[in-house]
Amino acid sequence: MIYTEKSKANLDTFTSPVGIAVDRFIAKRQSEFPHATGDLSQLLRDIVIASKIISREINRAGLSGIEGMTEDENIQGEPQRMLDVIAEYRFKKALMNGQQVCAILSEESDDIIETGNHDGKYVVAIDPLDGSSNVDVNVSVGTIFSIYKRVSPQGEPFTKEDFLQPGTAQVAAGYILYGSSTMLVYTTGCGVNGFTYEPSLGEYFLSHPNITQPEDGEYYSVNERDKDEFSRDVKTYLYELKAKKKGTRYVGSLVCDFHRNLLKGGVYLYPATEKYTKGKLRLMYECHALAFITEQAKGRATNGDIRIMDIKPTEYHERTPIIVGSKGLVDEFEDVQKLISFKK
Ligand SMILES: O=P(O)(O)OC[C@H]1O[C@](O)(COP(=O)(O)O)[C@@H](O)[C@@H]1O
Ligand SMILES: [Mg+2]
Ligand SMILES: [Mg+2]
Repeated sequence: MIYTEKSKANLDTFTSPVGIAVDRFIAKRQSEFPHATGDLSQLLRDIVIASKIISREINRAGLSGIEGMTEDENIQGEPQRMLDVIAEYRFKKALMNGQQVCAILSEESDDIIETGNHDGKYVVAIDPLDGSSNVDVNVSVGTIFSIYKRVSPQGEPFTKEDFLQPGTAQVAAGYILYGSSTMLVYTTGCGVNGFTYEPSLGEYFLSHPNITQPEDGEYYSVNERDKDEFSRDVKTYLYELKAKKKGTRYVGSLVCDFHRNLLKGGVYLYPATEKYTKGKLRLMYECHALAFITEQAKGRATNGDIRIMDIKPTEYHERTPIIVGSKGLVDEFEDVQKLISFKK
């Protein structure tokens, strides 16, 4: 067991020492809930298994020729990359074999994927490969997932209502970052923990216990390509951030930008633009999950009007504007809005 100064100091604040394997961590957390059945734990393990395979595929993508495009487009009209399809296939297989999930909503499939497990208690919404435009250039990419308890009776086919639930109904959410190291970060509503993958041992170990997002940060992440199209609120807010000498960091992989801001402080924005009148990012398999994580880490997430977690979707692949990150920086956006509406 590796005890750093930090973990020695915080020994009494968290129940699991740095370095505990993710399987043990999941089991320990489950044991803290006397009525837990183990189904959610098993589902989390299924996601962990698939992510290990994808991490290997991504690491050697340049050698195995699985970089590059397919001839297909997804429902968003975006060209599908080989790795988008492979990542979806791996998660689908793992969740089907795991038998905890009755249906899957994926960015890469127009319709809901039925797993055939009618007894499955959960549904999963997943962005199998986030930031896929960065795969070919060896920049970090990710996977984002949200887990909901179904509202329809077990034993029967899933219903639309099983998916169209507000973010507050999530039982767990997380992401995997395939970067200089592969990391899993997730929450089940009791704080946020990060695990680093050790490929030679084939295991994730707790490396970032009880993540808390700093109240403020030095960076903001936004694609300024469309800045002339942003609303007055957003333009004024960006002007304020620049005036305060905040720097920009924009990788173009949401998981990557989000992760940096989660650990170091900062804010990520994808506002509405002329092309994306409702923002580009998808509510159910990008924004709900990251909003749950950021709130559990004391950050905030809004669509500019309401809390992302309170939005109840009406469509599977619906988009939303998003401003997510350090509490102080999101509060500042709302202060700008109040000022503008006051001046009107
Ligand atoms: O190129 P843009 O318009 O800035 O968009 C980049 C954003 O789009 C995304 O790539 C969308 O996600 P996918 O790659 O999963 O489609 C985000 O990861 C990223 O933050
Ligand atoms: Mg994405
Ligand atoms: Mg994607």
